[in-house]
Amino acid sequence: MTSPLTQINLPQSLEASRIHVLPRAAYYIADFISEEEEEAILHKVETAPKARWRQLTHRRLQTWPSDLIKDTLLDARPLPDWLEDPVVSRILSIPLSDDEPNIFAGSPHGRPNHVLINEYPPSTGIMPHKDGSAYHPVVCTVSLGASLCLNLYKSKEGGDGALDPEPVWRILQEPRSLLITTADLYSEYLHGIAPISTDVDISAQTIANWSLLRAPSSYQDGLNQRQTRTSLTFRDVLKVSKLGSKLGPMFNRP
Ligand SMILES: O=C(O)CCC(=O)C(=O)O
Ligand SMILES: [Fe+2]
Repeated sequence: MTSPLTQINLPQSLEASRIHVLPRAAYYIADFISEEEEEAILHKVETAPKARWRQLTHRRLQTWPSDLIKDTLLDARPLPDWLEDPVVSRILSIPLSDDEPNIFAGSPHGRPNHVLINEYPPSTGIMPHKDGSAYHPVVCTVSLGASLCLNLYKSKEGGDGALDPEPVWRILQEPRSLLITTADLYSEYLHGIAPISTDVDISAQTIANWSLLRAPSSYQDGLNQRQTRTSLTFRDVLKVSKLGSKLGPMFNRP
């Protein structure tokens, strides 16, 4: 997977891909991986051992290298090659700005050590939530297969935990794109995906990353008909179990 048939032109720095209408900070790169790489990763996801999948009511997911227990990554093995390359290596190759290192330079392990893979058939989503304190506050999401809108919400003032039901912003995630959210956007806002079959009212006025999209002309009718979309979220889990690497093969998942 190291030499894509399609040439990928990454931005000189993440700053060039920043979503300016959002609070600090989010970055969107529409063409982060090639179609061949997308296909190869989807094949790996689909052919993973059955025991890798966890089935929720509407959605299923895989965790690599393992689940977290009490906010701790139990399996200290590195990510498999097909998750490291091209995605992690490419993320680490982009400086934050002309004179700053990459987005994981300040994280405990200097790179993502955990990947969550979520599969969303049409009409499925994920409830608004925050990702919490188990992770360094940088989330890198690669989208595969199809587009959908990620909604961002602000918790209501007053601390009663209630949520304003209307999203404050929407980010359209195209297949093969990379979205990075960090800092205030990670800690102060919630994110979710509506369980709908069509994203509506899509336009330059309503989509935060409109100017960074690969194909804004695909949404001239304002609609995005959902198809199955798979996402890979790369994060650095702060705590990694020292035991995990010593427990042996019985403990390790396939
Ligand atoms: O699939 C996505 O883009 C979001 C997934 C997510 O929010 C999560 O796994 O915490
Ligand atoms: Fe999340």
